Amino acid sequence: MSQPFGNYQNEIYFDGLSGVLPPYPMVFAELEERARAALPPGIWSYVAGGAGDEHTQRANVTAFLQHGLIPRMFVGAAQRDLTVSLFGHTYPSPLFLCPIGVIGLCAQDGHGDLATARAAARTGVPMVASTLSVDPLESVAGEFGGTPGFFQLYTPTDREVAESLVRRAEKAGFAGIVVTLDTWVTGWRPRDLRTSNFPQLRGHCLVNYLDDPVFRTRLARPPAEDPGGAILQWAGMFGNPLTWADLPWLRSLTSLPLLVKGLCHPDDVRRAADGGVDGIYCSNHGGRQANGGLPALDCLPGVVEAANGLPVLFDSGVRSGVDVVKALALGATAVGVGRPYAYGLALGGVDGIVHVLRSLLAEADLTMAVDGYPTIADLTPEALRPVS
Ligand SMILES: Cc1cc2nc3c(=O)[nH]c(=O)nc-3n(C[C@H](O)[C@H](O)[C@H](O)COP(=O)(O)O)c2cc1C
Ligand SMILES: CCCCCCC(=O)C(=O)O
Repeated sequence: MSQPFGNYQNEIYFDGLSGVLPPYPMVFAELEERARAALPPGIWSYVAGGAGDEHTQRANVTAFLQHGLIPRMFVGAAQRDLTVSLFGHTYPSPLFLCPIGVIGLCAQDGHGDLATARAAARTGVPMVASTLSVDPLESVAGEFGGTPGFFQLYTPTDREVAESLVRRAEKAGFAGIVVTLDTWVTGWRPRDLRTSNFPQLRGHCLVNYLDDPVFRTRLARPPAEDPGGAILQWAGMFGNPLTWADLPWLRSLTSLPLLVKGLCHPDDVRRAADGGVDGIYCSNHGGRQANGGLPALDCLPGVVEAANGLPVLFDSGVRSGVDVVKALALGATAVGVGRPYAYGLALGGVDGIVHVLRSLLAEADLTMAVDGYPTIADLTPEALRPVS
């Protein structure tokens, strides 16, 4: 049995919470509003924003409202089990922390990557660490404790640099490699064009390249002497429009579990599975890359069916514990939290992330208790009906 996550409500009632502002669970709108006040405007708008007029981003959230859970009685769901096994490791819950490229900058001390890894260690919720971090991947992995995380690869066009990043992630102890496929070029993001601070934000998150021994051989002068030249070199190799012809090479890069992020079409899932990936990550990047698409949740059942038993990670639009339960019922193996934890970090550092995660888990656990679905295996599509 997993930890009784629902007990978080007793801690809040009877012991109170210290170090977290405000010390009660927030619905997403309040969390976002408070983070807006806490973060520098350019960072807030970068995190909060998405592609085009952001209707896909909003639809990711409202898609969850189209499904209603049906409560079941006489189940006796006094004990719940939310544990999940992923690639040989048992995690206490089905949550994970999505890769967020500028998470470092959301912390008041500028070390949000380390803070996220520490929150992962405290909660048992694994972190998928972005290539685009402020803190080096080795330091991030050094904070995982007993909660092994995953390394998210933005694949540079220079294959030797890509290989070097993967080798370093293996050596650092990451549990798997997540290759993001939907962001080799930035989508049309009007908020970022308006603030025009995206290149500058990104420039703070290049440590994994600038420190990389192979990347450094590509530079005429070290980054400390010629930072502009190093960034230009990085920009020249960042966006790799991978094709199916690259999948065998990606697969050959590592014997760690390999996952591909951004898959929404069942045909792509089947082809990736045939190409030897170990897991599918269904996501539309939180609506940040292409506007006008289906909500990611609507793609999930088709992806799960096509994955044919491979683990399916899901993100995009998860804002509550109830959303977590619904994504599990639609077949997700694990459910990713994106913007909510960035806001928790902005408000309360490690404690803020822990508070957001524990609130989501308490709500998920208590929903499963009240509605009579004591285990994740009990959560099937039959637990849901369309809301009319
Ligand atoms: C500020 C920000 C930066 C992100 N950076 C990355 C990244 O570096 N790599 C990646 O694969 N996804 C990145 N994502 C996408 C997330 O991993 C995830 O797919 C998305 O946030 C889920 O949607 P949600 O935030 O609406 O829950 C980023 C998302 C945000 C909000
Ligand atoms: C050129 C693309 C950089 C993307 C940086 C991080 C990210 O994924 C995001 O959504 O923002």
